[in-house]
Order: sequence, then structure tokens, then C-alpha cells
Amino acid sequence: MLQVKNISKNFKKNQVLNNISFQIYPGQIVHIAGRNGSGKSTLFKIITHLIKPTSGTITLDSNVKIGALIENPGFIEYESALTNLKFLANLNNAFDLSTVSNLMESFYLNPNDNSPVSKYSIGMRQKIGIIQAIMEDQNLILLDEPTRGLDPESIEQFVDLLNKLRNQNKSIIIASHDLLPDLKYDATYRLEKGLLVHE
Ligand SMILES: Nc1ncnc2c1ncn2[C@@H]1O[C@H](COP(=O)(O)OP(=O)(O)OP(=O)(O)O)[C@@H](O)[C@H]1O
Repeated sequence: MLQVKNISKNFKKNQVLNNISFQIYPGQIVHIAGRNGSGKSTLFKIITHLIKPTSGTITLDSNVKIGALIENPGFIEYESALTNLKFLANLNNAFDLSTVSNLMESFYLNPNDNSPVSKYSIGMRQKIGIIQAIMEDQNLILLDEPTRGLDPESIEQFVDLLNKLRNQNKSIIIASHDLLPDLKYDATYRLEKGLLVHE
């Protein structure tokens, strides 16, 4: 599905990633832990081609469609959650009202709520960020600190959702400080001083 090979990234003299290699296969969930500033977001940005590595290669299978939640997702603040999701999916011609409504309801969000996203809490915004990363049937899903701001019930829903996605043979990489309880990972790594350590 994805092969990351010998990726290094320097920002001037700051070497953030030092010869990172790992791979993920269909139906796997991989966790990458690391302190603030250890390079988790940088690695995701390289995988999604938002930034170029200093060296190394990213190889994706030809059928891969990437969904990603990286840092704080940006929305059109004066529009509703549903309108934002519609806008994002329409960019790829991929909006499906029942998929998006079901995902919103599973996260205790009301698809008919017309309030602007600017009125949403951090956790609510985070949920919309997760939904946009999976709503187009993406099969490689990168989630950076996905549970930030989520309440315990929503975290349970999120773990259920991840298990469903795994059963659909989708691959998921989660970068976060903590492992999610009740979720079985196929591999766990730690980013430390630029190196990716297998745990
Ligand atoms: N565009 C950039 N220019 C210069 N330095 C950068 C840039 N982007 C990231 N860095 C540096 O790279 C390092 C890793 O940042 P990154 O955001 O990848 O860490 P992170 O592990 O995602 O942190 P957090 O857990 O706080 O989100 C930091 O030292 C950061 O200052």
C-alpha cells in the first residue's frame, strides 16, 4: 500500500527525519508516537507530497487514495459543517450525502445543524476533520492527533470506526502521543531524535 524508504528531512541545519523506513499493508493500523516537534506532521506532509523530503522515496500502490487529517484542519468558517464537507468532497466529485450524514451522526453531530463552523468546539472541528479524511472512501488514512478534544463516548465511536475501516481493508496511520486503549495495532513506532524506532 505504502512504502517509506530512507526518508530524511532537514530544515536548514535542523535534521528532523533521519533515514526513516517503514511500510504498511492493506487492513493494517500503525501507530507513530513522538514528542512535540519530533517530526510526525513532517512525515505525514512528505507522504502526502505537501513537502519534499531531502532524500528518500515514497512509493504508493497505484490504487491508493489518501485521506489525511494534519494539524488543525482549515474550514470555511461562516459555513455549516455539512456545507464544508460537501465543498471538500465536491473538489473530487465525491460527495455522498448519506455517507457523510451517517458519519456525522455516528460522531453525535447533526447534519442539519446550520450553525457556522466558527461556532464549533475544538472536538467538533476535529470530528469534521476526521470525516473529511474518510468520506471519499480513501484507503490510506493519515490521522495526526485525531482524538484531540474528543470526549470519551466519541473516542469509543472513533475506535469502532477504525475497526470498521480496517475490516474494509483500509490502511490507517495514527500519529499521537498516546496509544488508544481498545485498539489493536499491527505495528507501533516512536519518532525520536529523527529516528523511527520499532516498539
Ligand atoms: N516549514 C518548516 N520550516 C522549518 N522548520 C520546520 C518546518 N516545519 C516543521 N519544522 C520543524 O520540524 C520539527 C518537527 O515538527 P513537526 O511539526 O513535524 O513535529 P510534530 O511531531 O508533528 O509535533 P507536534 O506533536 O507538536 O505536532 C520542529 O522542530 C519544527 O520546528
